[in-house]
Amino acid sequence: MKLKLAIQKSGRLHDDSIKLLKECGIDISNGVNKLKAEASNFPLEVFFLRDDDIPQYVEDAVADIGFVGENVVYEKKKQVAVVEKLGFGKCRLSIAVKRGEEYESAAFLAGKRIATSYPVLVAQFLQEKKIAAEIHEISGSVEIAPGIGLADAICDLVSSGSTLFMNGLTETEIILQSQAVLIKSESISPEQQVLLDKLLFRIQAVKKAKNNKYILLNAPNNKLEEIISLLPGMKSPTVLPLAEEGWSSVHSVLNENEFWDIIEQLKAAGAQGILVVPIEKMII
Ligand SMILES: Nc1ncnc2c1ncn2[C@@H]1O[C@H](COP(=O)(O)OP(=O)(O)OP(=O)(O)O)[C@@H](O)[C@H]1O
Ligand SMILES: O=P(O)(O)OC[C@H]1O[C@H](OP(=O)(O)OP(=O)(O)O)[C@H](O)[C@@H]1O
Ligand SMILES: [Mg+2]
Repeated sequence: MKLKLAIQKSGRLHDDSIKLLKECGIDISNGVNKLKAEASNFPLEVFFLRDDDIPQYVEDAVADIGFVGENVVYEKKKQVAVVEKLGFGKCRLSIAVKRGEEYESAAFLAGKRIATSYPVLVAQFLQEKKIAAEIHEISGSVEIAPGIGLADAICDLVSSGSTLFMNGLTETEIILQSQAVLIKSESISPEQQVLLDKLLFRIQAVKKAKNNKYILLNAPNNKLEEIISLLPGMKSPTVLPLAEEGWSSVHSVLNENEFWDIIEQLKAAGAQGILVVPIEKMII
């Protein structure tokens, strides 16, 4: 019994998908042009597909699970369950118009022509805003459309914004925030669910570790109480005596979001020799 996973064959999500499996301790041997690979140390079979096709394969249970962008999942509207955000492939689906256009609200789009590869999501957005506009579907190079007179606005994926900039466009409205997610088939068997739970346990440990750092510091004993009060830790910080009398070594785990604030407070409270170390896996 194996779990069948669909990932992108090549493109924006391919490398990060393979990397995540590796970080989960799963090795797949992939010949350059192979469309299928088996993990050597986990009951997993990997199919390499076009990302647009992944929701369909999972709906049909040809693949049990898939790694794919939320943008594709919600555009394709297939019967699949979104199980876990994967933390990579982060981008947004946005409306953009020519730089210099007066876009004050979505009402700008009324009666206009919008070029996009996401007709379903754009239609949904227009319906919510009660705006009538024409959707012109194209499969790629969407950003060129206003410049060649094909459309008045576009709706496409943006991350750094450099593609928009280079094409003289400006982002005016975000219609969806997206990242890669794990989707699963609705007809997954109980035995396969056991395997999926094992994989999810590993993915969550990898994700948590990425959001946290291990921190070690030296503290004078008379400041210990204050320093400890600043540190969350998984339970409470570890405190060990240093060889030098009157000093201790304090170990803890800090979340990325609060990291710099706490480091500043620790320094102000008298902490010295602060070391910050990445965590590989984190199991709570
Ligand atoms: N600029 C970006 N930054 C981050 N993530 C992105 C970016 N562009 C796209 N993505 C995410 O990566 C996914 C795959 O993008 P890519 O451009 O490789 O797709 P594609 O050209 O449709 O590939 P395929 O050949 O598999 O159909 C997108 O659906 C989206 O979720
Ligand atoms: O805001 P940016 O960082 O410029 O990224 C946005 C661009 O990235 C994606 O295309 P990609 O480069 O993956 O090429 P593709 O259109 O051939 O898939 C997307 O379709 C945008 O065109
Ligand atoms: Mg595609």
